[in-house]
Amino acid sequence: MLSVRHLTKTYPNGKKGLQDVSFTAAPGTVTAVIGPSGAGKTTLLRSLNRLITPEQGTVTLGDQELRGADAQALRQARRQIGMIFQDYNLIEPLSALENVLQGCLGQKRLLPGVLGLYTKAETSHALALLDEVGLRAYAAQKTRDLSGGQKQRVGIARALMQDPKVLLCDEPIASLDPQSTRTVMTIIADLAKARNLIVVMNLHQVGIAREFADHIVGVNAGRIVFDDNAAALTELAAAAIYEKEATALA
Ligand SMILES: Nc1ncnc2c1ncn2[C@@H]1O[C@H](COP(=O)(O)OP(=O)(O)OP(=O)(O)O)[C@@H](O)[C@H]1O
Repeated sequence: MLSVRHLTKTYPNGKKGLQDVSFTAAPGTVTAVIGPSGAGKTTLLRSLNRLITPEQGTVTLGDQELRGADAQALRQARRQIGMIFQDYNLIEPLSALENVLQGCLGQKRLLPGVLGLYTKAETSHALALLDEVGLRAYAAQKTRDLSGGQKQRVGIARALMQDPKVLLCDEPIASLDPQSTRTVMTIIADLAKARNLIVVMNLHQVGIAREFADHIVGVNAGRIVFDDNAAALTELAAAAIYEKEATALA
């Protein structure tokens, strides 16, 4: 279980990114974080692997608390947390396979990692992951020549290379067309179930969140304003999450 309790983040300029945010995300489920622009979705996601350090609260994965963890404990915890990004963060001149192999760099000794020397076991693991996301035939292709949806699938395979317990997805479909969006969301939702992964993703599309997520957290002005099963997100409830933006801006 990933458990977030009373997280509060204030930026140096005094802006409140998060205010007393609490929720839990369970293994085998997809939690979508939705809310208007500036609501705090990115701040929340980045607080989960401490790319951002909130000044108060706890983030607990299993029996490890991350917000106050020392450097070594944080390094160990981060090995269990994979991440995928809106703009994929791939190394474009490298092949799909080489990009996926990058996912095990955190576990390798420095020299073989720097030299790009991978074991047979690592290479076959990476190929199996490309197969899992439907890209086995593209293993040797440079990622710059892949479509957006294919790039994101390489990003997913790279994240899985570290055998994570948690997959954090920062706007994973924001750059994709509708068809690739459905492919990528189906892969992520299926992986969550098949691998018992805790998936937390920021999304802008409410319809996609309702269709593919199990659990929805609505954020507005740094606070949780909705926390329930996806089926409970009626149009009225969704409008309320976003409506506050209009009120706040008025
Ligand atoms: N580095 C920063 N310094 C100061 N304020 C920040 C910083 N990053 C974010 N903020 C502020 O914190 C609040 C939450 O921002 P955040 O980026 O988490 O929102 P978001 O929901 O991800 O928005 P979007 O959907 O537009 O990406 C906003 O008011 C934003 O202006």
